Amino acid sequence: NYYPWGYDSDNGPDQWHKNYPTAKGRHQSPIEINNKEVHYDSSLLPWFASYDPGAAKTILNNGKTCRVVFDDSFDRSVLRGGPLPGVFRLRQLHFHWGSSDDHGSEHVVNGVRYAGELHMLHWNPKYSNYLDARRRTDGVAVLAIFLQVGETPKPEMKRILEEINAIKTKGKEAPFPNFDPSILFPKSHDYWTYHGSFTTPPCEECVTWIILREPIIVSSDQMAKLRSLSKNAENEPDHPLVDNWRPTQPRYFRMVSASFL
Ligand SMILES: Clc1ccc(Cc2nnn[n-]2)cc1
Ligand SMILES: [Zn+2]
Repeated sequence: NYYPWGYDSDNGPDQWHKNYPTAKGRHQSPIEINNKEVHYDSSLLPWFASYDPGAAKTILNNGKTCRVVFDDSFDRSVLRGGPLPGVFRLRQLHFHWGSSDDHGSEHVVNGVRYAGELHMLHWNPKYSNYLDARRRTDGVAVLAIFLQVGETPKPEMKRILEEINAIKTKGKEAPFPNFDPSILFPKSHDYWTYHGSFTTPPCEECVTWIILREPIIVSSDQMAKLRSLSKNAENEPDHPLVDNWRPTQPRYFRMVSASFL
């Protein structure tokens, strides 16, 4: 009897491996990033995003996160440089967040959990499509940006959070035209990179992670807005969509490289 994975005690991260054995692999994400284990790599190139605002299509509540999807039918919005072997197409962005401001990110930096984490998911067009790319170790690149609660929130977050009212419950979708997600980038492009996986089932180990060192500032009200989403559909009992983050996984024999000293 099929029981969908989730983040609750009976279907959460500790159970995923029963239906998705890769979840117990040696290259899982997220991980802890600790300065003493990071290796500065002077050969790492800067990364560049060339996003077309016209590629933005819709914003959606899929019951597990708030996701914005983009037209990825050609090299329209791409990420390149950094650790990447070529251009990767932007397919969607989504968030992970907690039930309160003191946790919610997936990656943890020197013991610090942020209130949330924004993921911009890209795939390698050398493969015929996204599903094929997910089966390849160099198939996917996720640019991750930490969300930190502060007094002077980044105004560019407003657009996404204003749309939340239109997608309160699972399955709700709204048009989301003319949006260039690079406006969400922090000043510094400094990053860590390592090889890992999707942080949700099937947890394929196909992700080159590019994690920005500088968080973006959001307000506590904006985080509350994300927490006002529901994981249930409109006509079902209300369950707040919160704590959609996977705990950190063993790093095993993986190197985390830094683009900065
Ligand atoms: Cl929409 C969506 C897609 C993927 C994930 C899980 C994930 N894997 N890598 N980054 N996020 C969560 C929500
Ligand atoms: Zn994610």
